[in-house]
Amino acid sequence: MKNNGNDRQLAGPVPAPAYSFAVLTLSDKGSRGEREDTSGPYLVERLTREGYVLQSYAIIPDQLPVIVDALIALVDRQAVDLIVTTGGTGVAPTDVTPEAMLQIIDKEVPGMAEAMRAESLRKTPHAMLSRGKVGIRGQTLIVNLPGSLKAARENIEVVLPVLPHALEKIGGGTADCAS
Ligand SMILES: Nc1ncnc2c1ncn2[C@@H]1O[C@H](COP(=O)(O)OP(=O)(O)OP(=O)(O)O)[C@@H](O)[C@H]1O
Ligand SMILES: Nc1nc2c(c(=O)[nH]1)N[C@H]1C(S)=C(S)[C@@H](COP(=O)(O)O)O[C@H]1N2
Repeated sequence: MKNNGNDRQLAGPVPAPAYSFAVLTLSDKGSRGEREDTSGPYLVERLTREGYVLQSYAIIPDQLPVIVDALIALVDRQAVDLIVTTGGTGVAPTDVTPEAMLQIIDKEVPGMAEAMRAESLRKTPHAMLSRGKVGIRGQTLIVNLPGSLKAARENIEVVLPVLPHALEKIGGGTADCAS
């Protein structure tokens, strides 16, 4: 029988779907075991606390083909809802996260990336050196954050409020933008 919505009123609000997420730390030193990755585990903890369900966490080298392959695998084979990367967004020769994104995303979401930069500029002028992107491949949202723990922590807070609505829309949902 078609649900006319009354059940929903009786049962109370329907819980938000539990979106899956992956954290990918992009760091040469981290992948060689020369520096502890504190940013990746922080993001795992923060997103878990927010209600997202961890699907995978990995540290990989800051190398274009490695990043491209890892992102494609997470989207096309694991169908994760949300990928958060940390590192490799800057202006050093080894920083190639945005270039990897351009190879694999279908759409950019520039507003989310610009919002992170704008808010970060209130904390440090170095924020303008991050070239991080936010994009969509298939039905997966991919968010690039800078590498340091401080930067990862500050940037993720900027996008957390819009993630549920973004993920709902990316998945084909019809949520009202006013809600
Ligand atoms: N995953 C991480 N965990 C903790 N700190 C990090 C991490 N990634 C970067 N940092 C810190 O942020 C600073 C700037 O990041 P950046 O990616 O430029 O580091 P890097 O050491 O040059 O790169 P790589 O780790 O790829 O060798 C680093 O010097 C380091 O202190
Ligand atoms: N909010 C915030 N954004 C930040 C920072 C920060 O400390 N806080 N650090 C910046 C620095 S120092 C750099 S070099 C760029 C790029 O960092 P990445 O190369 O580690 O990705 O992010 C910037 N964004």
